[in-house]
Amino acid sequence: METKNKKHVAVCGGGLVGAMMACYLAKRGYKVDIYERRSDIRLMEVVRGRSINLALSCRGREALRGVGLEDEISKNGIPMGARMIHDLNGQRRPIPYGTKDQYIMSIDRRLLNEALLTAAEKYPSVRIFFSHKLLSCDFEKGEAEFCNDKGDTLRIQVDLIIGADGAYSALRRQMMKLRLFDYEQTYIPHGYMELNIPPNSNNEFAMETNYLHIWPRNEFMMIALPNLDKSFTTTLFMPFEIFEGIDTEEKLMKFFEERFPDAIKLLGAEELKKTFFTSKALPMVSIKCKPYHVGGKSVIIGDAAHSMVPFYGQGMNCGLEDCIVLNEMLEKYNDDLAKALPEYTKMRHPDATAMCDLAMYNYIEMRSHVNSKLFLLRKKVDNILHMLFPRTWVPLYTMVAFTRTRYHQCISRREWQDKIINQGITMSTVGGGVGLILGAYLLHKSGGLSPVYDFLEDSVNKVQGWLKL
Ligand SMILES: Cc1cc2nc3c(=O)[nH]c(=O)nc-3n(C[C@H](O)[C@H](O)[C@H](O)COP(=O)(O)OP(=O)(O)OC[C@H]3O[C@@H](n4cnc5c(N)ncnc54)[C@H](O)[C@@H]3O)c2cc1C
Ligand SMILES: Cc1cnn(-c2ccc(OCc3ccccc3)c(C(=O)O)c2)c1-c1ccc(Cl)c(F)c1
Repeated sequence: METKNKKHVAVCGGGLVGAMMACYLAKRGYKVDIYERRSDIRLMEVVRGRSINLALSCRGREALRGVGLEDEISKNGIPMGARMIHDLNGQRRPIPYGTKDQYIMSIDRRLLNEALLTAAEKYPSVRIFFSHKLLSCDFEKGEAEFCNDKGDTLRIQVDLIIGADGAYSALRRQMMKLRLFDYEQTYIPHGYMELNIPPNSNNEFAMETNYLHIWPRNEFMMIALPNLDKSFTTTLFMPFEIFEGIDTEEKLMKFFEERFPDAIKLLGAEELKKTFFTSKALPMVSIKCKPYHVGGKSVIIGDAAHSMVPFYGQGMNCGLEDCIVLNEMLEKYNDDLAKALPEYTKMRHPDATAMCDLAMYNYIEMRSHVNSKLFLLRKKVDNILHMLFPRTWVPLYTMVAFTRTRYHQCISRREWQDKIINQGITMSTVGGGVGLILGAYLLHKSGGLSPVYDFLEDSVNKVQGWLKL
């Protein structure tokens, strides 16, 4: 593609979204210079960072497809066709995501980032400047200033400055100086820590492979995603104050024996102790801002524009989908940035903020209401209703992870579904008054809630059996 009449773009940030956007722009014939603060991760022994693996779903896969990378990335991904719910007594229950072609993929973050950088670099019009950190920019002049690892500064002038520099974006900080720029951020009281479930003594996966393993314990949650080396990257989410309160090995073991007894053997007690006391629980922040653009001169994408808590596994998928949408706007307005960028904000802001809200909603929902029994029940009811009314009842997670339904439309459908459920519950409450009295009787007789759940779950299982779910 000729680059003579095309734009010269600086992409700040060579992470997942910046490298992906560089591919889309190079495909359009743009001259693209990526400025990445870190050194080339492809040359590094160890890459420190956030999650080691990530769940890739439909939106991210479609972005990869758009630059011809889906097959290459998918062949190194591990499909997860169901959640595997671990309950307190160590029982594991699978709940399929849907049909056999509805699966999310566990992808190695470093592998994905390296593949995207290498793909971008293959375009003759792309250059990557590693160890170059964005310091400031002048939106009017289209100028940006970087410093390299020797402390030298570099000033450039381009047609477009794209900020793909993550949740703590320097480019967004520059935008925050401008009038009419809205910004909000929320740190949640939970932190996360990554643990590791190694292969078993036969060098096989220690748990069922093609599953997203979830230990829902209300305010404590843990998940595990499989890796190609037959380990599972396991993420423990819990309040910082609980992390800080576990300051001895005895307290750590007591905590796991009470909350995640089946995980002790999988993690290995000694390895668990070693990792727990040599790692730091990391923060999670939700960031929303508007607009994403400055005139026809600059735009922010990915976590720089919308950072979300990771309780829906959509942050990267959303950022990669940003690249599809921005590319569509450039196509629609024939690369007229003064038109394409404002339209990008108009199109993308409602969806990205909806996903931030949904991720936060899910965090609050799971933290307060969701233990393994309720997780199972809700997902089974979802699957039964979808089986019965496939076109009207699409589980929210299905819409988010397995379709490109605009995120804000997923939310409006959820509200409609909640209304239906609540009306259903209201109606059945009239008839179900008897059920309540029966439930209270069961409670009284058994002294516990579980018979009611078991009764509910048995009924749901029976319906599932009839529907061959
Ligand atoms: C625990 C956890 C689990 C997650 N799990 C999932 C998941 O399962 N699925 C999912 O879709 N998402 C997940 N996410 C979210 C996902 O990690 C992010 O949404 C994604 O990494 C955003 O990509 P990005 O390129 O916008 O930002 P980043 O990945 O943060 O990349 C930003 C890049 O910019 C560079 N940079 C920063 N500042 C500068 C500067 N001043 N100048 C130049 N370069 C700079 C950085 O070095 C980095 O390379 C998870 C996040 C966390 C924390
Ligand atoms: C990494 C990743 C990829 N997808 N998901 C995910 C998220 C939410 C889900 O359900 C919402 C819900 C469950 C139960 C009740 C209400 C809503 C489901 C599901 O349905 O399987 C899967 C995660 C994830 C990330 C962090 C935690 Cl803590 C977690 F549990 C899972």
